[in-house]
Amino acid sequence: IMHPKYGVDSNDPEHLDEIMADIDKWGIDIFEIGQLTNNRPMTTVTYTILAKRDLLRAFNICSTTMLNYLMTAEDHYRPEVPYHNGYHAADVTQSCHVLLSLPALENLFTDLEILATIFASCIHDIDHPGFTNNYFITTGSDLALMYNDESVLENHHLAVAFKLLQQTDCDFLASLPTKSRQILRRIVISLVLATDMNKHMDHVAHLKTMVEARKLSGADILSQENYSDRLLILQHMIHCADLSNPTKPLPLYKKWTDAIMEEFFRQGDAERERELDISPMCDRLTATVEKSQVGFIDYIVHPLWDTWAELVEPGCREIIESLEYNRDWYYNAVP
Ligand SMILES: COc1ccc(/C=N/OC[C@H](O)CN2C[C@@H](C)O[C@@H](C)C2)cc1OC1CCCC1
Ligand SMILES: [Mg+2]
Ligand SMILES: [Zn+2]
Repeated sequence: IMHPKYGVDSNDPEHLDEIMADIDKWGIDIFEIGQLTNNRPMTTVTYTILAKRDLLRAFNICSTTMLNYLMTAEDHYRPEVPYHNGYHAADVTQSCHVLLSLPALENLFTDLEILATIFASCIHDIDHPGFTNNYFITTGSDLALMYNDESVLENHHLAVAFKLLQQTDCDFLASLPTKSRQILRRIVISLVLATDMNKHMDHVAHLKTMVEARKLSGADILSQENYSDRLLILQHMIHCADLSNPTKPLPLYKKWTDAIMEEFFRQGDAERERELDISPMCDRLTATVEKSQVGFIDYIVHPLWDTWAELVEPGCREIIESLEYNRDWYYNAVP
């Protein structure tokens, strides 16, 4: 069967063609892709990337099964959640796709590692309820009970994503040899667990150590055959993509900020309602949006991207410049 060019139908195919021409570029408008595909940005972006990278052919993946899985997975993102929905999943997937193509990373990863990274990205927040790990832990939720308070949401995203493979005509990995399936599953698990913000400081420290060690040994940082270093780089990559909003063109970044703040404020509303302490930045009555973004960039996003930039230099220069421009814009917007 022939499928539509990007895997989904569009109300304006010519316009979609124009936008999707930028699929390899930082700053493509994910919101516009969603509007042109009846809210299917994740399926559209992921299918296009897999097809363009020839991964469907490389692993003999049937397009129909791939699209069945992607549509079902996208249906398991919650549209009522302001930020952690299918648009964010599409954004992280497309961002990883661009980072995977950085010149410094050329010929470093196997096709299986690339497939795993794109799969991990598109499902990394699946069925996100719009509240943080901390909320589920402090409210003694079943989810926290299930995962013993450890990376509660990230474990849930993984369990849901892999469970969906058992649905009829959704197992796009059926054609992979067992060994490949096991390797892919291991990589996907470690990448989604790496998106737990609580692991942030360890990641940055671990990658810094690796970059320093490589510099000292004089070896070219990115010519390693060793699997654990390649996995470390992919973990850092998906974490960078997950926290890439402040590095995107300002109009897009501001939309992401509005979305995350509404999600945080709804959590704050629930905490106020339940007479719990309201989490930081979650109180819509006292929030300082601009100041929070400056802090987020200075303490989390910039250090993370600086470490990444050192690894892949000079491939990240424009991204860092965009981040610094945006930081100054928010700094000057502080009332
Ligand atoms: C565009 O702005 C953002 C885009 C993504 C995110 C992603 N957040 O991570 C998802 C979870 O909630 C993890 N939280 C854990 C908590 C301890 O710390 C929070 C900073 C994260 C946050 C953004 O801004 C936030 C931070 C400063 C103002 C609101
Ligand atoms: Mg997440
Ligand atoms: Zn995410």
